[in-house]
Amino acid sequence: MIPVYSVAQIRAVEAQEKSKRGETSLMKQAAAHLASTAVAMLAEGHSTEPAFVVALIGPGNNGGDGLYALAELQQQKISTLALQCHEQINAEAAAAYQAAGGTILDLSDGDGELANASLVIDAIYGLGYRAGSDVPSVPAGVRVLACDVPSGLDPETGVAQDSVLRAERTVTFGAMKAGLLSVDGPLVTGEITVADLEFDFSSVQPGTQLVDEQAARELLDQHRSWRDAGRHKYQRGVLGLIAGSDLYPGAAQLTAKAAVACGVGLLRTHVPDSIQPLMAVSVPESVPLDDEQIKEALSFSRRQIHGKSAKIKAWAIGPGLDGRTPPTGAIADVFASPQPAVIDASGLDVVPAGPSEQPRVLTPHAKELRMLLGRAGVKITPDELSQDPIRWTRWAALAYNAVVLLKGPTSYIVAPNGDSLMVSHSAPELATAGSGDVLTGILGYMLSDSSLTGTEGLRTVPNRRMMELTACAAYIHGHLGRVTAADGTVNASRLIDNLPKVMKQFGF
Ligand SMILES: NC(=O)C1=CN([C@@H]2O[C@H](COP(=O)(O)OP(=O)(O)OC[C@H]3O[C@@H](n4cnc5c(N)ncnc54)[C@H](O)[C@@H]3O)[C@@H](O)[C@H]2O)[C@@H](O)CC1
Ligand SMILES: Nc1ncnc2c1ncn2[C@@H]1O[C@H](COP(=O)(O)OP(=O)(O)O)[C@@H](O)[C@H]1O
Repeated sequence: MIPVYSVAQIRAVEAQEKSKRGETSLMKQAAAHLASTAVAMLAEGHSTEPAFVVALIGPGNNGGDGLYALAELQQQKISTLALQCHEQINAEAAAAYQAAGGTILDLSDGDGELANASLVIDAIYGLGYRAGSDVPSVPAGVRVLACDVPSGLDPETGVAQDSVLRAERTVTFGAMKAGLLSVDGPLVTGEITVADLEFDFSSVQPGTQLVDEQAARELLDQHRSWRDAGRHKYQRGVLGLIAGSDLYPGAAQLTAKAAVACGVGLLRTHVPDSIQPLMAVSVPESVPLDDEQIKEALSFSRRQIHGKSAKIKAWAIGPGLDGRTPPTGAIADVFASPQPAVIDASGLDVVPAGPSEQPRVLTPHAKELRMLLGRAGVKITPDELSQDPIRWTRWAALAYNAVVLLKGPTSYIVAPNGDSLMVSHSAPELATAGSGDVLTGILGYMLSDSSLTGTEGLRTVPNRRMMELTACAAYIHGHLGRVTAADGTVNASRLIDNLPKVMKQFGF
């Protein structure tokens, strides 16, 4: 997992490091990482033309990094040019670049050269950016490598101004900054590399942790137990799905299909009688579940929870439920059960707040999170939520005593004790109707798989494990979005078609 820090935390550690190692030596170290990424990008370009790297240089240390990086490229016989975007630039770095044979021009004199560049290094603003004057633009199609932070992106909030310089890659120094991962960050940074400057963060608690592919794989490996891997379908995992309505028959089918595509042992579906025939045809693997059977399964599970044969291992509640209809007695009983559950969509209208025996994941998008908070007596505006999403997700996690996954371009996953994880840079194409239902199917499947939850013989799933499995499901969902977008437009059914292949890639 990659720790994520605030600008203030990074500034504090940077100040200590500067006093120990000197500002110029840090800048040169940062520049070496920047230059080696530039060289790697040029090598990927397969151009037959000689390489030509142009850097846009700002007034602070970000510009200094850019100049030292150009000096390194000059030494490697790569032709370069620095374009000065402000009256002042770092004098020592400028002298070092010129000593290496480099040329510095005012932006207004040299901007015509941007179109000839094989690569542009954006070294205008980094950590010191504040929203304000426009950022110079780069001709369409020219590749951009951002130094530390794309210029025009707030490194703390992730809010970008319209003229932000969108990058193909960002090399960020010392630590991952929150703003690279939030709000507009994922749309403008491209691929991020954290360059290790050997900073000592030992006395600083990260705000949150980013789950990337390696972390998702490690978490899954850590939680997987060969002992509980199912030998028959009941052991493999039985998921109870409570979903669907005359108004929204599709959501129940999408969630059911996603769980089946993941390889669930058995899917039991509680849907209105009117859509049961549809379900039988579209998801023939599913077995109907009525109110009586839910009650029977719950009482059986309570008696057997320490044994090997709880009838339903986990629940997925909410996709396509008619929010106008009050919950039936059976659903209320499920909420009172000790089996893990994922609760989405209209299930969020009825999930009880306060302490509960059931380990739960709530999966709201922003509007649903505000509704959940409102039900708990906390009224916030959309702006307040977007300014500090983790804070408000924490409120909900505490109020509902549940893991809360706030869905969006960046997903935040928070446990009731306030611990948090995040998943970023998934795929904007996931913003399509029904993709949330697919996520509910994936997570429902994972919670029903006792080789992951460890519920065979255990009474409950700890919140930490619920949070980590939820982050893995969100990561896999994002990856599924990327895989699906790679060869066509994205819709929920195409996501489901690709699920078996993607789940296999993650060891299922
Ligand atoms: N944080 C670290 O540990 C390290 C930081 N280094 C570099 O230092 C950078 C931070 O340096 P600085 O603090 O000098 O900050 P920046 O280089 O980001 O820029 C600050 C300057 O830009 C001006 N400015 C900011 N936004 C503006 C706007 N919208 N319009 C006009 N002017 C604007 C400010 O007035 C100030 O003069 C980092 O981003 C990174 O590139 C590296 O050299 C080494 C390690
Ligand atoms: N811009 C985006 N980039 C990446 N993922 C997104 C983006 N917008 C939405 N998502 C993801 O798509 C899914 C949408 O879920 P949801 O809002 O419940 O939609 P629906 O109810 O239509 O299925 C969530 O997993 C969310 O994280």
